[in-house]
Amino acid sequence: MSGELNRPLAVSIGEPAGIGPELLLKAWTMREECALPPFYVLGDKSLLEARAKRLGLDVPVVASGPLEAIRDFSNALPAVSLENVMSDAPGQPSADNAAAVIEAITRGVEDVVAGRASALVTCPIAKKPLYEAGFEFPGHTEYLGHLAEQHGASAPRAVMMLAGPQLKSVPITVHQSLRDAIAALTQKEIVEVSRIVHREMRERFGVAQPRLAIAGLNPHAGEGGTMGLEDEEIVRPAVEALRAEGIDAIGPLPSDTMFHARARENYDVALCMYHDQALIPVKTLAFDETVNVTLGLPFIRTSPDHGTAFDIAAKGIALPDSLIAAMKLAHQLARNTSTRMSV
Ligand SMILES: NC(=O)c1ccc[n+]([C@@H]2O[C@H](COP(=O)([O-])OP(=O)(O)OC[C@H]3O[C@@H](n4cnc5c(N)ncnc54)[C@H](O)[C@@H]3O)[C@@H](O)[C@H]2O)c1
Ligand SMILES: N[C@H](C(=O)O)[C@H](O)COP(=O)(O)O
Repeated sequence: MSGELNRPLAVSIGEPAGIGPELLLKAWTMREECALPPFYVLGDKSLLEARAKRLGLDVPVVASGPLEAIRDFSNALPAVSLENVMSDAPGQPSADNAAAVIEAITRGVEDVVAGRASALVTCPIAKKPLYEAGFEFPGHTEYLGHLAEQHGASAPRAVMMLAGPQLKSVPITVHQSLRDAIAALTQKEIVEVSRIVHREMRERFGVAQPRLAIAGLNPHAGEGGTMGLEDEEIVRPAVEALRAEGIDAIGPLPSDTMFHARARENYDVALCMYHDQALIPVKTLAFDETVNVTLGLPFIRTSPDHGTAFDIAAKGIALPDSLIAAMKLAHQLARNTSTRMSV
């Protein structure tokens, strides 16, 4: 199925104490100049109204539903209410909001899987208050993998990609301490994630022959085994296995020199061994335009690349650019590919 133009985007409100509500209000005011697809917010209408009032933003919010959102969107910000409540306390995250924060994500996936929405866009969550409330997943990415499985997908593998205008970058290990990430790194992991990235670069991003650049783990990619053995024992065999399958992969590349402009001309996506190796270059190159995309799932999810920014919550200075880029990319990917699961 293609051409998801007759469905809105579902957007989860994220952490209410952060900048998510402000960004949603601002994005709605910019809907025409940015040619945004219609979207609705899974989140509390009164909280959005209270945030608009605090910020002096003239944004009418209307109680809506996925099926009414396209009709409502031109005149007001459509909000689909949650069963759980959230409090309006900018800069003060609380585990008391966790049930509502999680419900928004869960309901968004339900809407996309049922075909009521074309794709899911998530506003940032703060992990710590969710963990305090018993949330068992490190972040959205892992939780979305779990939800896909609950909805019938067979062994889904959620892969994080940060997609910016100059760089696409994927961490093989994600929300782990550096010590745990190194211990978890295997040839199998690198190969499995790379296969998903290769497939989705073709199917979702329309790159006919994706070129993958695989980063080394250690300084100088191990300097021939003198600065750590992982590059020769884990990364290089993974690259060779990928090449044997016909995937255009190079590496292990020294990660200090693979992200400069000329080096980036040689590949379409970088695969990195740990979270910050992947995310530092892409966020540094384009913090305001980069989008977090989840690959490997039978539905599309995007998110801004930044977090909850408690330091500027409700101050009126948060930039909606990355959220807007996330909405546009979700819409584009939904038009390119089927997002409905057969369950
Ligand atoms: N997609 C997500 O859910 C997601 C992504 C990243 C971080 N987080 C979470 O966010 C929380 C805070 O993380 P952090 O402080 O490392 O990163 P952050 O991105 O929230 O903030 C880093 C800096 O960038 C600024 N900033 C962020 N977004 C901005 C925007 N739209 N406009 C202007 N300035 C902006 C902040 O004010 C801060 O100075 C953590 O709990 C983290 O887990 C969530
Ligand atoms: N690792 C992400 C980042 O630093 O930008 C962030 O934690 C969001 O991850 P999820 O999309 O899995 O919540």
